[in-house]
Amino acid sequence: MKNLLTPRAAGKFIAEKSKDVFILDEGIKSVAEVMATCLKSGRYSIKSWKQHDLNPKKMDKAALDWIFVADTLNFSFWSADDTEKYVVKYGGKDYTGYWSLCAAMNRAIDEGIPVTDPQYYANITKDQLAHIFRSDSDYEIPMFAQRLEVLQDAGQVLLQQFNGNFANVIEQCNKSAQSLIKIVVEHFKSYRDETKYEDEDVAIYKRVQILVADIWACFEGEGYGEFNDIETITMFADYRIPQALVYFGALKYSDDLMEFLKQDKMMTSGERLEVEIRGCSIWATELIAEETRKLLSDTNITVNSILIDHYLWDYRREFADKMTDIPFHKIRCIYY
Ligand SMILES: Nc1nc2c(c(CN[C@H]3C=C[C@H](O)[C@@H]3O)cn2[C@@H]2O[C@H](COP(=O)(O)O)[C@@H](O)[C@H]2O)c(=O)[nH]1
Repeated sequence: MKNLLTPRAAGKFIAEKSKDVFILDEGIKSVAEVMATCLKSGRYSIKSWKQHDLNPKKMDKAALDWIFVADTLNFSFWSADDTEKYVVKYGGKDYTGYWSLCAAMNRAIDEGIPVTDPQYYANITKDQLAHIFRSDSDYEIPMFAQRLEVLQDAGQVLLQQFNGNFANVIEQCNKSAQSLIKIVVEHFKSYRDETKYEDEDVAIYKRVQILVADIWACFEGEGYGEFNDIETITMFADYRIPQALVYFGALKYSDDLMEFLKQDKMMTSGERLEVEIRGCSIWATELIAEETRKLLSDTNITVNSILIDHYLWDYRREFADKMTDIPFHKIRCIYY
């Protein structure tokens, strides 16, 4: 078995050697202060996950099945031009980005389409998925073909190896988040978000970690969501959190990198600049979590990278207009 650095160790390793992305202590401290205030006020907690309009509200098997499908497809929603976005109307609202995926899923469920049943999606046809993802704008969901492929594969693996039930995958992990990660990446190849940096094999594991985190948050650390090592989950290295970390001054890009990003050019999966952005985001969030724990050391408030990530992601969504001068790196891949 190759020596694969797990996300936290990978983040530290990349941050130590990074040439174009830098972690700034001042920024780490200021994000930690924001987080400590926010967590102390109770404005943000494990319960925040279910408060999102489109996320499941009940802690039941249907929610678990919904999360597995959502996180299997949870990648690459960005559009090159803000005026060319895939949009799904649901409940009288227009949803874009990640939320457009959730809106399309909920719209299908309301239409009686069993989109979260592996018996259905293991053999879902191109036309059936095209109907589910039909757009309410002039633009289609990005990477449709890849979504069809990863969804069918996930369904077939569940049927063949887990008796058609994701709860059986949870069963096998004995309440260990790290075991669940290993089982998922071993059996569901679309979750194998691994790459190389300075000749080391590094795991970033964005989607498998957000899968664990969404289950933990939805079930509030109980039942299917009970993990005795949840604090070992890192932030989810997508293309939005780096923007927020730069905005808060926790990350800084070199002039060359900033120049590259402002030219709106595509990056390729695995290239050094991409891995430095993702790895430094992981490590910066670990440092923020450590600093936040110090600030809350006289309380018993749960602090982990999941809650920091969710807060930053929601913040970036809410205040996107504040971050328009901070470009996000553009890649088309199935990992984030
Ligand atoms: N790091 C991180 N990345 C996240 C999420 C989520 C959704 N989680 C929500 C559900 C409950 C939580 O409270 C969150 O509100 C999606 N993504 C990623 O973002 C990108 C889409 O962004 P945009 O184009 O703006 O929609 C894409 O790569 C997608 O994979 C997260 O939480 N953390």
